[in-house]
Amino acid sequence: MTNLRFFHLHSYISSAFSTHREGSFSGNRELVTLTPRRNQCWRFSPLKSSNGSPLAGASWKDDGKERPVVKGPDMGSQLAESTVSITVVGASGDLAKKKIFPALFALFYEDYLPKHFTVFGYARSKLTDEELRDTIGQTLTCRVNKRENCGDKMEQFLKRCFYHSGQYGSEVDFCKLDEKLKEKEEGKIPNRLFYLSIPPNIFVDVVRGASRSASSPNGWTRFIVEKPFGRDSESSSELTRCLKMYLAEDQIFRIDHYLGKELVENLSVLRFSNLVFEPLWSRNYIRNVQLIFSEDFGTEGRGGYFDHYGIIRDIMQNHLLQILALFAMETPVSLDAEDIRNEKVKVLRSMRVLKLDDVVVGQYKGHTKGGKSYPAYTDDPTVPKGSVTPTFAAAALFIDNARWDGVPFLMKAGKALYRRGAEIRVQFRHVPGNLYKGKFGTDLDKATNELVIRVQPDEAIYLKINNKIPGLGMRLDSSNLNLHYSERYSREIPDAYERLLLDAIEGERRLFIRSDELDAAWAIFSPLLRELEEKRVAPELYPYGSRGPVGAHYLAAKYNVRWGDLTTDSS
Ligand SMILES: NC(=O)C1=CN([C@@H]2O[C@H](COP(=O)(O)OP(=O)(O)OC[C@H]3O[C@@H](n4cnc5c(N)ncnc54)[C@H](OP(=O)(O)O)[C@@H]3O)[C@@H](O)[C@H]2O)C=CC1
Ligand SMILES: O=C1O[C@H](COP(=O)(O)O)[C@@H](O)[C@H](O)[C@H]1O
Repeated sequence: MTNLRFFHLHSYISSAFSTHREGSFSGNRELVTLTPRRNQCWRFSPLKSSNGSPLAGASWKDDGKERPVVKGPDMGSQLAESTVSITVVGASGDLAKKKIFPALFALFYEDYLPKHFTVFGYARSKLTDEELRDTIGQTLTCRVNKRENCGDKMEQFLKRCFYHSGQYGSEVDFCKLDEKLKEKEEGKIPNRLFYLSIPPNIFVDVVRGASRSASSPNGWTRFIVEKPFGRDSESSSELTRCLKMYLAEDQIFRIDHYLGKELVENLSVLRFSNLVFEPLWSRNYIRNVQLIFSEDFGTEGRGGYFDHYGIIRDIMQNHLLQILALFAMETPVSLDAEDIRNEKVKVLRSMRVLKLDDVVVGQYKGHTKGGKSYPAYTDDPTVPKGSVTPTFAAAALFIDNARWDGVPFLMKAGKALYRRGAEIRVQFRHVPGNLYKGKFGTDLDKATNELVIRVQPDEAIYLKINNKIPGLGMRLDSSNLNLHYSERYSREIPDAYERLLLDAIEGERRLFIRSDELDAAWAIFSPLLRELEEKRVAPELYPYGSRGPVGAHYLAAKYNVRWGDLTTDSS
């Protein structure tokens, strides 16, 4: 049954009732619950998959090629061109300005957006279309800002950007948005993407309002949801439950922008398309794996948000854990989103629940260097005095499965450290019966191979090997086989948000997080987070701009590990 047939059926039903989207599908049969009309613009919108097909139906992808001809009694015959309306909810906010609008513009600049598209900003702030355009124009921090014709393209892009001021919990306001969207969609098949760039306490209000009052009647409707997805297992399940009152799982695109980073995407390519890595990818050859995130700035401006979450929820439970899952998963059946996510969830479910003994927490304190003063975390006026929220954490995690049994996966994440970076370090075992043992001195760890995947900045993949120093003698050193992206590739690396926005528009879910992955991720961290809070565990203080708390070294040493980022390697 086509969507259009549902649509006409609806015209009849909706004359007496409004529909509430708690429907479910059984084969092609649709169940719809009817509730009295509360709002004029409510309308029948069957629970559809995010590509606009009924859930049990076949998937139709807007690939920009063939368009079906749609016929209907009140539409006449027309070429069913589609259009995409992208509504950035929270358009006045930091993320929207810093990342989302620049990413949309970069996609437009590179001709990746569909021929017909409109961008809407939605927030409570009273702005005109022109004011939104000015803001977008001024915050153009995207990678194309120095390229040819950037000004012209920007002008074309801005003409397609509009603003609608509304309350987040108001269905009437979303109804008005719907009217504006329709006007811009000009009768084409409307596909609608809502990006929730707002604080999490209003996610559900917005989803309720937008799904009921501004869903596409006959195209797809998708919602990108930003983290945090709850604070622990319970709140995350509750959020999922509430979202699923209004949306089908495949309409929800839970974003973890680290999955959109070039080198994170490349992890699977590296593993599964090169013979040399996969055979080594297990406890037999790998001694430990390190996932390291550091920033050289504090929570400046985001202290209020951050204090409620802390670094474990902000970085470890999502970004680093997602990388770990991709790193450690078995070969998926295919590159299909569900096959990949099935393998990731198996890894997460095989992981040991994290214990306090395997964690070190820290918080940065004020520091003066070269005559410049750097604030302590608690100097931020939005941070409660005496806060024990960690701005640094190190943890040892384990995957209790056949491939990874006993291999420590060490994570380390911190703000206000000495440098900004994110990397994966794989330390291999010692060479058994090494003929050259005598040449390495007593520290065999220094002579083991290490594979480094530098996610950012200055993307690179390099492998530390032992090599003979040229000459007549026999002296060895540790040198790098190096793939340095800026030297190898002339192409710029797209921002993670570009890739993820494009995927959401195309209905590609591979890089978004499924609800069972999320549940499994929280199950690893929730007991620890509760214990840290209940016991008010005092973080170890470290100076702003330092290498973090000494406790992180003791934790690593407990598992015979040395953090790889603290040794000097030149690549
Ligand atoms: N900023 C970043 O770098 C990152 C942010 N995120 C996540 O993205 C989302 C958006 O982040 P960000 O842009 O920093 O958020 P902001 O705090 O800037 O909020 C976005 C907009 O939401 C509205 N808003 C803010 N607070 C409230 C409130 N208490 N009640 C109702 N509306 C409110 C404001 O718009 P108005 O008043 O006009 O309605 C604001 O402009 C959050 O979920 C955040 O966790 C994720 C990764 C990085
Ligand atoms: O999700 C978040 O990520 C940023 C770091 O992202 P990056 O792409 O710049 O590495 C972090 O600053 C922020 O606290 C966190 O919420």
